[in-house]
Amino acid sequence: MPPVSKSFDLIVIGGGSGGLASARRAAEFGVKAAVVEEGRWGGTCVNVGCVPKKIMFNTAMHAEMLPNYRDYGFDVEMKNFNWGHIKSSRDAYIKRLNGIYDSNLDKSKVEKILGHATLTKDRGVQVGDTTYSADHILIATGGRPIFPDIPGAEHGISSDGFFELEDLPKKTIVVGAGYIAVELAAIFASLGSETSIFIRHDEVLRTFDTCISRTVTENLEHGGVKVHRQTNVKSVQKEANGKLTITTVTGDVHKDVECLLWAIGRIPNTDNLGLENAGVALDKKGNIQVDEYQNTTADKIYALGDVCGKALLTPVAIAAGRRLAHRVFNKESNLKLDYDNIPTVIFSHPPTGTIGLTEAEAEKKYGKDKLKVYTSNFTPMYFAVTEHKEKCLMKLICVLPEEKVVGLHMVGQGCDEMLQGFSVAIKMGATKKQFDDTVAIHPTSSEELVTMR
Ligand SMILES: Cc1cc2nc3c(=O)[nH]c(=O)nc-3n(C[C@H](O)[C@H](O)[C@H](O)COP(=O)(O)OP(=O)(O)OC[C@H]3O[C@@H](n4cnc5c(N)ncnc54)[C@H](O)[C@@H]3O)c2cc1C
Ligand SMILES: NC(=O)C1=CN([C@@H]2O[C@H](COP(=O)(O)OP(=O)(O)OC[C@H]3O[C@@H](n4cnc5c(N)ncnc54)[C@H](OP(=O)(O)O)[C@@H]3O)[C@@H](O)[C@H]2O)C=CC1
Ligand SMILES: N[C@@H](CCC(=O)N[C@@H](CSSC[C@H](NC(=O)CC[C@H](N)C(=O)O)C(=O)NCC(=O)O)C(=O)NCC(=O)O)C(=O)O
Repeated sequence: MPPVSKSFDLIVIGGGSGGLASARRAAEFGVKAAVVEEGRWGGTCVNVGCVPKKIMFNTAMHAEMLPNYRDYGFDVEMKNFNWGHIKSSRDAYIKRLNGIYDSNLDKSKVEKILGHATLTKDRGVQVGDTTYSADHILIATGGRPIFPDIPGAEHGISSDGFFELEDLPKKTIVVGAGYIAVELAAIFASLGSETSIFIRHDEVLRTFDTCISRTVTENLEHGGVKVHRQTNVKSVQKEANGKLTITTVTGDVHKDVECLLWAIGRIPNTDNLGLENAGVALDKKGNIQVDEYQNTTADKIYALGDVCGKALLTPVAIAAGRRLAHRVFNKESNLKLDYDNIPTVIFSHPPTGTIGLTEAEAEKKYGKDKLKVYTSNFTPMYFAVTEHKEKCLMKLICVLPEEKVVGLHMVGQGCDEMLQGFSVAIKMGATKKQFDDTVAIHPTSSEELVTMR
């Protein structure tokens, strides 16, 4: 190992959501901290995740609302959608954020180290020719998209490539059935690409409550996405004209595809990290193995966020990172993130919000006879005068006898913004009666949640 050039109290590997949040919080406690980043400040969320995705979600929402303007009396004429326009404003916004994150590190007095970090024997962190040392090391290296092992897979793109597209493809196939497949397929279709989604089973989001899987799959179809069920890709061929021919396992051939997007999951960034040098073990799935306090198998080396493979969400990485800083550097020795009841939104069209147990999970845990399930299915008032109608579906799962609310699942306009407040109540252990004791706000969609019978 080259001689140690500089020592810190804390070195964080990875300047994404979890790493930045942890380093900056630690610095607030007077800790001498550094962050090593090999790409752009902000990590997945800021550069190729939540932030640019939300801008594209908003863009698609505008596209979907345009036809309703006439029903509201506005004489608007739809002409063109300019993908290049939104891409360049989006890129500029993200560049601005990269700069803000960079200067936030300076303001917090966190040292910035650019390059690829590897752990050495003797607890060093090597970046290029320089080796640093630290009493505490945090690994927050995130993950990256998976490509399948089939001929021609490299002709497809991942969600990273989605954000590089210079034009809206005329014909798109999205493969996958999770968050990213659902969100990006709906964006493509709303903006006018002829879009198909290939799923291995019959519904998307299979691990969610059945009301969500069913409704989101139906909504994709209503939104113009062609859902190909029980479909697996066998091979991909790039033609002389640059377009793709995709052959499925059952022999179906799809020609003239301009964009094939793989959204079949992500893997943790654990390779070329020198984990073996430091005694940091992986779990059976290849994620970094941590206990409930984010301790790895090596003393004073921690890991959190996507690289641990549990609840791959920005607020989870941030929350775990901040709690870790409080525990290690501010003597809050029992502080840890509670991974139960994490609310999450899928930015489908319309959006989906969910927290807690699915009905199937609740049945398994408590027994069917101990549950009371409430549902509501209505047309939000936004659609009162529009030709296009869209439903909102809500489900509350309660455990008898006091009817504690253990699951809330909803799909519909505004559900993304509705969920956070109700999550507070559920996290506090609220009962259905306490929901009902709260006076409704009328006319809103959220009032349904306190008036269900
Ligand atoms: C398309 C998409 C949309 C998403 N939308 C949402 C959403 O709406 N809401 C939500 O909550 N979550 C969303 N997510 C998930 C969210 O982005 C991640 O959960 C979050 O970014 C994880 O944070 P992290 O700190 O664990 O890792 P990351 O943010 O991935 O940061 C890891 C950083 O480590 C760096 N790195 C890796 N290895 C090294 C090394 N050896 N040396 C130096 N640097 C290294 C990487 O360059 C990267 O910057 C989305 C993800 C994707 C892909
Ligand atoms: N709004 C948000 O908060 C967002 C969060 N994220 C986070 O990022 C994570 C990763 O997202 P994503 O990449 O969508 O991964 P997910 O794990 O959510 O979904 C991938 C899905 O693709 C299907 N799949 C797996 N392998 C194959 C295959 N070989 N061929 C076809 N389909 C396959 C599986 O569904 P099946 O078994 O049914 O086939 C699987 O569930 C998410 O889990 C989420 O935590 C990402 C985007 C948005
Ligand atoms: N909820 C608001 C988000 C507003 C927001 O936080 N915007 C960010 C871009 S999302 S940037 C992506 C993400 N940020 C967040 O998730 C926001 C965190 C929340 N505000 C908190 O402090 O807990 C992240 O990776 N954070 C790591 C970290 O901050 O340490 C921004 O402008 N930041 C510039 C600034 O703050 O000056 C919205 O959706 O409009």
